Amino acid sequence: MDAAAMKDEVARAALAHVESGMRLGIGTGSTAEAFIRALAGRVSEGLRIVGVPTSERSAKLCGELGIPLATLEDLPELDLTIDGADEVDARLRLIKGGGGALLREKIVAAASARMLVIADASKKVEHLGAFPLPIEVNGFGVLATTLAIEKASAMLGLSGSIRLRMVGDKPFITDGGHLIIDASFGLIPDPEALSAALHAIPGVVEHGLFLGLASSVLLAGPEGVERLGAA
Ligand SMILES: O=C(CO)[C@H](O)[C@H](O)COP(=O)(O)O
Repeated sequence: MDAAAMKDEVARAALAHVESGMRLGIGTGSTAEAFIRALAGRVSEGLRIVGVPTSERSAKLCGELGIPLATLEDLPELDLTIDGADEVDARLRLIKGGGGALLREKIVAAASARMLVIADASKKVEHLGAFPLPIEVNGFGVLATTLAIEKASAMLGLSGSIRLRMVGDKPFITDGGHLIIDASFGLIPDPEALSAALHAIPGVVEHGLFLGLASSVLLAGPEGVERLGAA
């Protein structure tokens, strides 16, 4: 089974967790987009849900496919968020933000009673950190913030390249108007300590460590869909 087929399979499996009447957080990325397409099929058959998208990109796709949408202002409490991830460990800790939507993804996940993560099995890791950690930062003083990230991570014994995310010759700009720094620390022995250290830096808006947010994970592999965590 190729990667696209695995994304479709896990997206279909996620539909079993969606019930009529739900207020649904809708993630960002290629796996989340496979879910949006599968969800649109159910909506066209009569499933009643309202979605709160985590990015302009997902909002656009949902709109094109006829999925009813609301904002988090309209619906500040959600039943379930379904989103992808760049890495997941056995404790359901995640790295997210490969698509640059981590801030809205985290706000929406935190506003949800449950977060269901969908991914292919290659995203399951023993230790987080092989995927560069995305850190969303304010554009003001980005060099000072980068230095502060270097110092804070060095205190935790972490080092590696810390780069501003670019699109061609221009910085990548998030939906919130911020920048992304991708930090290739390598394996992160204590994600909670790194999270706290990053949150203490004024220029850091948010980071891609999702700790204690995911309630369950569906992973598609050659043998089918495996579930980690509660139903
Ligand atoms: O966090 C994300 C976007 O900010 C995505 O969920 C993550 O990058 C996974 O994407 P994909 O499903 O395309 O592998």
